[in-house]
Amino acid sequence: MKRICIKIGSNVLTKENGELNTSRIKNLVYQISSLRNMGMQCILVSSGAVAAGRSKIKLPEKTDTVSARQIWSSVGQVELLNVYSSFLKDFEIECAQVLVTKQDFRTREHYLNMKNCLNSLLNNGILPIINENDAVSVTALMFTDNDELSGLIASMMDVEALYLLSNINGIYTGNPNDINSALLETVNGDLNRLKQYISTQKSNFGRGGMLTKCSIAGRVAKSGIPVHIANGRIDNIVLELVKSPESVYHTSFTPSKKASTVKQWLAGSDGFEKAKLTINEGAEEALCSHKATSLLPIGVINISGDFEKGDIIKIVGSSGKVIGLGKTQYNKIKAESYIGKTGAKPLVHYDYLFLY
Ligand SMILES: Nc1ncnc2c1ncn2[C@@H]1O[C@H](COP(=O)(O)OP(=O)(O)O)[C@@H](O)[C@H]1O
Ligand SMILES: N[C@@H](CCC(=O)OP(=O)(O)O)C(=O)O
Repeated sequence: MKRICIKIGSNVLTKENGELNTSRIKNLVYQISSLRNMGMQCILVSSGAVAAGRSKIKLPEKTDTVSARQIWSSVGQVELLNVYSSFLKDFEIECAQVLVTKQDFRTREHYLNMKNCLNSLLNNGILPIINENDAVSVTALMFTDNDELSGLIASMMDVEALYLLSNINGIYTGNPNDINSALLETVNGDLNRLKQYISTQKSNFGRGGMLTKCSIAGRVAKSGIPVHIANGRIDNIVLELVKSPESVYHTSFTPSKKASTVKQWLAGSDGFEKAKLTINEGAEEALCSHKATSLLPIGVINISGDFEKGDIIKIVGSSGKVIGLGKTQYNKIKAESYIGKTGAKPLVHYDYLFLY
């Protein structure tokens, strides 16, 4: 069965005054129902809880920002899911609320539990509606935004495509309001070229901005999943993108060869590393070549931080450039005893290595 993930931003789901835009949610639900009738499994990552709560609960001015976000998200999430489930009832679709934190992606065991939960829901015809658990995730524990969350979900669930629905047609080659800016139809891996186009300007209720959307889309595409950024304010946009993408304004990120599920998990593990390993030029050249190469301890020149067998480490080149993430085959003490020596087994096997 074809499986897709749709992420919808706060700005698509809310009106100018911050209230939920129920007619837009109704249309999204219609699209999901139609996609399911076409034989597709859908996973929805929906923002909008904070905006919905803010429009409902007026807080005293002295309320600190963390508490305000906690109150608004927990109140707004109820409202959000109520609206979804009432529209879904018309199509006889059950939905499930899945609230996650960044910590849930930290260990492979926990990651697999989450994956099992989503697979079980999908296999029973239930629509998972995922959001960050904003009530308990604060500062360092937060996702950059729900684009990051949807990227991790897309990789974890090995979807056929990820649709990021925002309040704009896609990525423009400059300020989107400038008539000289053109819409980029495809992005083929060169993310640095994109960065020059994107301003830090954000939409009213959004969190991350277009820059994070782009780097996440790039990373997901690198792991083998096509990503489409499109305008969620246009009715039936996902249906159109599925049926005839060439007729709809949007930006597509071309996928690289599909990575294994372990590599996809590693691709989303930035920030979870226990240590940083600096490698020499020869090792960097070997890892970045087209050949499948494991990291041998002889190529390591420095280890900062401590790690046990099975932990995630970040690999950097001698110039400081981040090369990738890997899962270690032995602990730091053993790794240090092998530095500079030949004949040791790989510290990170190629199958457990994700290269940027
Ligand atoms: N080059 C660009 N192309 C498209 N949008 C851009 C660009 N630079 C900045 N943006 C801004 O990014 C916004 C969308 O990002 P964001 O606010 O994170 O949306 P969402 O809430 O849907 O995640 C657009 O409304 C636009 O103002
Ligand atoms: N989890 C938050 C959304 C945070 C977020 O990333 O928002 P957006 O940039 O609009 O996708 C909420 O439900 O309000």
